[in-house]
Amino acid sequence: MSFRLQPPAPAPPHRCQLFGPGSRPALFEKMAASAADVVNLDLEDSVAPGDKESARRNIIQAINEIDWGKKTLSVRINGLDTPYWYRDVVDLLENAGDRLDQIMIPKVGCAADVYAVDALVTGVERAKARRKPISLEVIIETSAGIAHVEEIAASSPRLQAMSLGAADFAASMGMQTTGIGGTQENYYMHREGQKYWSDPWHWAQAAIVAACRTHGVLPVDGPFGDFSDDEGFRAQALRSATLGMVGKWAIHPKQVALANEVFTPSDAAVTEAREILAAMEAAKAAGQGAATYKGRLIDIASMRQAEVIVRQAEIIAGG
Ligand SMILES: C[C@@H](C(=O)SCCNC(=O)CCNC(=O)[C@H](O)C(C)(C)COP(=O)(O)OP(=O)(O)OC[C@H]1O[C@@H](n2cnc3c(N)ncnc32)[C@H](O)[C@@H]1OP(=O)(O)O)[C@H](O)C(=O)O
Ligand SMILES: [Mg+2]
Repeated sequence: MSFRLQPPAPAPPHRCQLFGPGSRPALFEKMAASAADVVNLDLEDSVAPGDKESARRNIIQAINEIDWGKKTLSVRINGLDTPYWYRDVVDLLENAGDRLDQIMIPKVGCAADVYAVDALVTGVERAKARRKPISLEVIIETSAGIAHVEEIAASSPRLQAMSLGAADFAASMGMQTTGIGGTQENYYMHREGQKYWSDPWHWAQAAIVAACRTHGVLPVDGPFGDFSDDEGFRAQALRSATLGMVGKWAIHPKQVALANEVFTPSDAAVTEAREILAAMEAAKAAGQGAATYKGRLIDIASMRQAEVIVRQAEIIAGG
């Protein structure tokens, strides 16, 4: 272990972030009643330019009037390259009550982007004497974002989560696809007449997980566009969970249960993790740092792995 310890990530459950356009207020009550841990009301790309102001008003009213239960309530503002973003922040913080938890910044390209929003948030919070500090989440969805992913993860103590936005990421990278996440037809290896599909999102996800885990931020997998493809969603989510991500977006309500299922450790996984911890406690009491569990090696590192799963289960049970 480095002398410089990695800070733990924040603890609220974060298995699923359900998105809905700010211009469709009829969806808000349904989002509040869903089983998603996080709700993202959108002012950015799902809202047409002519609807930006009314969407802002819809969202402020909904934050103040709807019972959001225990959900983390987040609003995605417009990008810093637009004329909308500063008014998004100011209007939200001046008019929405303390129920608002988080602001999501899209298309973050460098730490200074987060600094700018942090400074504006801090100014309005002080001016309005807001009691609850707003946290931030960012989307990595540009070539600049992934190139500067570590400085972004380290950019602000307000930063709580970081997502991969597959669609804008693909566009920014010049990738030949219109798919939003999942298997891409042309991304395969070829051997002896067979195609073996690979995962073009893997390296970006791994970079996000490493940056997030270094700086105590939650790594989250973004959207899977084909909401008719449950197995495709599940496979993508399982890969993300295996890599260390804590949750995934849902862009349709039918994806919520899928995400919750994948990012909740199964009873069998939790039981095995507890058995590994117990077996290692017994080994340590006998003066050994390594032991055998179900015919395989376990050692002190296995305890750390098992603790990850037990901790995830505890966070979800406590949420
Ligand atoms: C890709 C980049 C992104 O920005 S992704 C995030 C932004 N996008 C969104 O927020 C879109 C969210 N989803 C929707 O707007 C809709 O779900 C839809 C347009 C995809 C489909 O809507 P539709 O009404 O046609 O869907 P139905 O199947 O008819 O709905 C069934 C039922 O569910 C209710 N519903 C629909 N959507 C939602 C929702 N988001 N939340 C809650 N409930 C919802 C709907 O009203 C129906 O209800 P019922 O009538 O049965 O009562 C990213 O940045 C990147 O770059 O990658
Ligand atoms: Mg996007």
